[in-house]
Amino acid sequence: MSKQMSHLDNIPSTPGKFKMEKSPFVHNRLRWHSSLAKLTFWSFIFLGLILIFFFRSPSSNPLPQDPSRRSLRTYNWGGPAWEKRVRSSARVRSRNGISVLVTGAAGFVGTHVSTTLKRRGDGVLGLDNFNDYYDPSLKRARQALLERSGVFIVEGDINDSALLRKLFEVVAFTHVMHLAAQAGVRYAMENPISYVHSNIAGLVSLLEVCKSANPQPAIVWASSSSVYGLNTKVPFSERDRTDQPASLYAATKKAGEEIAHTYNHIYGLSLTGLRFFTVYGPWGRPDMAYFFFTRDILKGKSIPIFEAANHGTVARDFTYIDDIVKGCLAALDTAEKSTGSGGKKKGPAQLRVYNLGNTSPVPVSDLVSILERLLKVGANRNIMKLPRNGDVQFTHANISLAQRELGYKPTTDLQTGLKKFVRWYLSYYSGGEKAAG
Ligand SMILES: O=C(O)[C@H]1O[C@H](OP(=O)(O)OP(=O)(O)OC[C@H]2O[C@@H](n3ccc(=O)[nH]c3=O)[C@H](O)[C@@H]2O)[C@H](O)[C@@H](O)[C@H]1O
Repeated sequence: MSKQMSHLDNIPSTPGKFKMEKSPFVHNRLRWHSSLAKLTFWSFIFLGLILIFFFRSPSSNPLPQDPSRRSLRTYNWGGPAWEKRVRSSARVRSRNGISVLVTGAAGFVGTHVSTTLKRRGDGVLGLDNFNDYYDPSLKRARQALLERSGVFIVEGDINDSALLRKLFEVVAFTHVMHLAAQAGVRYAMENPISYVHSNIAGLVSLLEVCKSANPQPAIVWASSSSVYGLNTKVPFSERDRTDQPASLYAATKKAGEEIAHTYNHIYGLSLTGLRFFTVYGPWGRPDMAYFFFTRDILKGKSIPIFEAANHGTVARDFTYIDDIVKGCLAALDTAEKSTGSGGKKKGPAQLRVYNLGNTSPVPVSDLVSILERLLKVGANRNIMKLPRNGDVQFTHANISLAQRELGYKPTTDLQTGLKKFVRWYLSYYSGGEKAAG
């Protein structure tokens, strides 16, 4: 028996029990009771610590079924200092300004939209899970850029409802610019679940919180030109059929449009979907062709250029980021208020979908020629048959609806836009150490 044990055993719990200690049986019982009391005491302490941990720092459990690409991460958020940063970032600094929650703020479009909103005096709070679909250091660099312009990015997942609810508790957002998504057409065959997780479950999680918020925000979100799928009628108009998606990515974006209809119908949420057409520009996504073509041309690596059957041209309606940003801001500015409150619809609300394209498709081989001229390096072209992995042969936006209702008017052609991209690319990667993806 240890010294400590005998000492503890001799301490009476109540004065009345002390006398009975002489019987060995009673002595043993007392020891047993004492051990039990200690065990109970420490169990309570342990349980208490667990509870404190959970209540003080709520965290998400992102991507439980998606360990192949992303690490299972938890995000710490909450606390007075954190709330202060959230409030300050979302504070409106101009007359008639809006307060916007931008999801996917460390993404390509998210970064550009956030800085532009902030510059004109709107309140902007970012949300991003910094996943590693592509080089997270690029996302961190965008985050640093945003911080310099006064935009705080909360680290967290759109599937974390507790976090979303907390954000709406701290700030009465007037608008949500929902850009967080699993992008990329071809990657959907590698990691299909990540598309369902972000583009469907994540969207529903966000809309659930928005519908219960009081006031409900108006939501503008990123759909995709890929919803036109196998549609052959050009240019693509919002009235054309979108029930033949060619990739799971497209199918999840199309599902998003239907989900938007539901939340508009049941809860009176004001919802605007923007069908982006192959957006490119500085701070872009390294998984996109113009970006990795640039990298590989500079490295002297061969680049796969897809062509359709019978040497058919593959073309895209490449749209420059600044034009897209103007479209996003116009959508926010023309969005009507949601009509519901606290989860109840009070009347019909706005539901819109717009094409945001450039309206001048360019063959992928021409894109490569422009890059060759700008980089002053010849490309090592590897012409390949368009793989059956979700790519469509061409895209071409009819933008008359966006023109009419949003005043949307793209002004940057591919040559001019790529020039700006290449200038950014060379300066960003000039250190060499950051060689993309
Ligand atoms: O508008 C959209 O909604 C989508 O736009 C973008 O998809 P895409 O238009 O497919 O862009 P991107 O991959 O850059 O391929 C460009 C072209 O290069 C061709 N391409 C591609 C790869 C390759 O190795 N070779 C090739 O020729 C390829 O066949 C294509 O013709 C976004 O990634 C997507 O997230 C979504 O937002």
